[in-house]
Amino acid sequence: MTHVARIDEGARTGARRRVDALAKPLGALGRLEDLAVWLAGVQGTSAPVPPREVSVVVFAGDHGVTGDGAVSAYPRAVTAAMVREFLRGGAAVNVLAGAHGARVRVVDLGVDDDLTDTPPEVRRHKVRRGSGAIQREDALTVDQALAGLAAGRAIADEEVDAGADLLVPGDMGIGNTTVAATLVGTVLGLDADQVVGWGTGVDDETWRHKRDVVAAALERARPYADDPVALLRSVGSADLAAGTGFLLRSAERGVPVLLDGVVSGACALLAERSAPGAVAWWCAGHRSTEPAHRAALASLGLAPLLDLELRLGEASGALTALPLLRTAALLLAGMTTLDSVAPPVPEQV
Ligand SMILES: O=C(O)c1ccc[n+]([C@@H]2O[C@H](COP(=O)([O-])O)[C@@H](O)[C@H]2O)c1
Ligand SMILES: Cc1cc2nc[nH]c2cc1C
Repeated sequence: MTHVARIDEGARTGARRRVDALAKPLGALGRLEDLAVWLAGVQGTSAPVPPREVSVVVFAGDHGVTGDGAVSAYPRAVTAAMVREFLRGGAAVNVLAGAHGARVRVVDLGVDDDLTDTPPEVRRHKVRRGSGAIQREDALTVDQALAGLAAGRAIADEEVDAGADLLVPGDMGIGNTTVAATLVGTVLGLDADQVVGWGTGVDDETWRHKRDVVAAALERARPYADDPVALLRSVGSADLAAGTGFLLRSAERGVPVLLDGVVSGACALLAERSAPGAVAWWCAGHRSTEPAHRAALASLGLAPLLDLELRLGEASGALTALPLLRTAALLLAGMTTLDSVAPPVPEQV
């Protein structure tokens, strides 16, 4: 059972009042105004501060769905190679985190490589190597799905206990857009054509195969549409289970999250289904080119901050949006009020 923390409605009301009183026409800062009010609600103060301790967690795993004919433009071995690169510091997530003052943690939940050359910390939460081929078999056992969820919760706790005031989930895993599309399609009752995208940039023939794979996986998953744990077992993966647990724990601990692309969108959909109201703690950093991401955000009622046609994952969209969140807080804190600079607006006749 997840007990979702309450958003501070008083803080939201106070922030909205302050936003409306600032030295600008009413509503002129557009969605930055809503963002400042959201921050107030999740920080529990009508005077929110820019998030300072931003913790990015990249959940990594491989997917058995890549085994029977390509569903991705890249081979499975890229997952482990990118995990090593995240640790070396040359990936997009490293550059963006460095630019915007965020800490990056990489966690292997299911990479198909023992990664024994990486620090034990990276492998501490490993559930298994790879996952089942979801078009014909379960991705995980129930115990593995539960272990992934528990790992995500534990990781959120570790980050929050270390002082994080904003959590950012990222993902790395060749084939994971096939899994995310299947989860979103199942939960929302959509067909494969409506959720399958181009992922890393597949060609048309690979797209058609990917669509058939998702259609078969959707068939297997339909009976579990209302059961997030069974969904993760049948068509999920350990890394997506961990992403889901991470989001559930954020809502329990009352710590805000800046979501990234289609994988964190799929996890958010599952987490919201298992803990209605949790979505109040999450902000959509961006919308990727994946149709399943669009569908997930629409269903969650989340308007993305950015729509830059990104399709990288690894928290890159969320981190690109991070300065907007800080900007919103700075405007609210730093601007003076209209009544201090101008006489009261005359009554309209
Ligand atoms: O974030 C997204 O929406 C997104 C869209 C397309 C691709 N990706 C990334 O690319 C990988 C999955 O793509 P694919 O084609 O192998 O399923 C995985 O590592 C994701 O992080 C991510
Ligand atoms: C190179 C590469 C980097 C990535 N980062 C996240 N997903 C990725 C997929 C590929 C293929």
